[in-house]
Amino acid sequence: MSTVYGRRIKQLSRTIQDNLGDMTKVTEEKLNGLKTIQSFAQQTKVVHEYNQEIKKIFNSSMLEGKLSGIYFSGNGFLGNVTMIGLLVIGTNFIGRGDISIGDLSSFMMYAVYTGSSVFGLGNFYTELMKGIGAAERIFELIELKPKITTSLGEKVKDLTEGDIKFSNIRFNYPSRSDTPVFNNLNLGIKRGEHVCIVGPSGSGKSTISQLLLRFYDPISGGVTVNNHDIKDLNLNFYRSLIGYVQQEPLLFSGTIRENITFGVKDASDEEIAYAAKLSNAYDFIMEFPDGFDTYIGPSSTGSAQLSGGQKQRISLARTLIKHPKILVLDEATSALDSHLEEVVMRNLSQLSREKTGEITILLIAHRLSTIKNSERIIVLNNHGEVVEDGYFSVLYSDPDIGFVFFAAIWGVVVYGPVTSWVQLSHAPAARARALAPSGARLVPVAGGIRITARG
Ligand SMILES: Nc1ncnc2c1ncn2[C@@H]1O[C@H](COP(=O)(O)OP(=O)(O)OP(=O)(O)O)[C@@H](O)[C@H]1O
Repeated sequence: MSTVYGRRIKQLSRTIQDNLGDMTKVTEEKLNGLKTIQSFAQQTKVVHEYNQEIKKIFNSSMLEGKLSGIYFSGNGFLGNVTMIGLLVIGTNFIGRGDISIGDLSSFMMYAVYTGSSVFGLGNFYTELMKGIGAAERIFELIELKPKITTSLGEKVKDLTEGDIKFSNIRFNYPSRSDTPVFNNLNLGIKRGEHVCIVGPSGSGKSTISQLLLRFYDPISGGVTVNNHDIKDLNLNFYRSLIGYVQQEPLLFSGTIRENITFGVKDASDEEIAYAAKLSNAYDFIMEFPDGFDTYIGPSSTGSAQLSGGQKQRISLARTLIKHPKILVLDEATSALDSHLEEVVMRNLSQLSREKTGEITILLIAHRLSTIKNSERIIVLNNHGEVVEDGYFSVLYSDPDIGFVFFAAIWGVVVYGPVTSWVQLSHAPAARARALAPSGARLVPVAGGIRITARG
């Protein structure tokens, strides 16, 4: 009986911990999305969802309370009934002259002590089971071994003195094992190249950067840098050589200076200013009365006191100050207007020229203004296959390839409320179809194919 009760209490304690975890998750998510919730006027729905989570905790705690109540009151009742029984039997014995009053009194004293100790043990058992239930989850988490370890492996000195290669990559995300992103991706990026990857949304552009940073391992095939398989490298060391900027920059609460120097120790004012100028952030920072010491709120709650484009530029400066050997920008300037973006892209091209062979730049982009400053363009299609790969000037001027190239660019550029069409002359229909985004209409016309899409 006690074992069954103990098992149930342990189970409930675990459920309460799980429910608490769910509630924390919901709270964090909803607080972070406060503005979105308000903009959709969905506060009532969200409060209801939150209440549901609270109710789950309430119900399991209530059940635990009831079980404990039944167990303890049952124990207490049994103890008292036993004492009364003993008194009745003892009084009978005294009446018959079998024992004295002193004998009964001392027996009762021993019985009370023993009974309360056993009762105390039951209490201890209950608390122990509750503790085990709650701790089980924690031990499970502690025992989890990451598939990718960051501190083991080689620290290869000449790592960035060679090319980057993606060889025969087959990959799907762990949560979508039936949806492959790449079936056989082969891609080489030469040391010091300035490459741009374009392609329709969902074609796997960002996944290439995730694989390069080894956030995931491919199912088969491998990524090598200067012929070193990145699986053999010390990840912390390897990642310290890479500068990675995402579309959604995460700034930390603190000053602009603290944010820019996040990844470096002892950066001088000149270095900070240089990085800010490269990312075209210097001018707007200097317009603030406190300059680099301007405080910005936490961006995790969406309240950083900066615009999206300003956040992106600070995030870029934070990466550039590290002097990365490989710079990966995943739509990192998408929030800038085309003029500001053009300046940033020109600065990066100049940096690439000044540091010939010392910095490899990999851009992921949608806009022509970002793309045209790159030397080499790689175009992916919807199936994660490389369908065009060449130098911008060649792709741009070749009537055959240029045409398909434009189709690809068009496919990824036309997103917004624009109704657009591109007329392709000399483009083989199969290639145009491979590159056109889903939902587009391909209409054969004299001299080529016309692609139309409604925004
Ligand atoms: N964390 C993830 N878990 C599961 N699937 C994912 C994950 N991230 C991306 N995917 C899927 O992988 C595919 C490729 O995504 P990826 O982000 O690389 O595309 P993309 O070309 O960068 O798209 P976009 O231009 O819209 O940013 C998509 O089908 C996407 O749904």
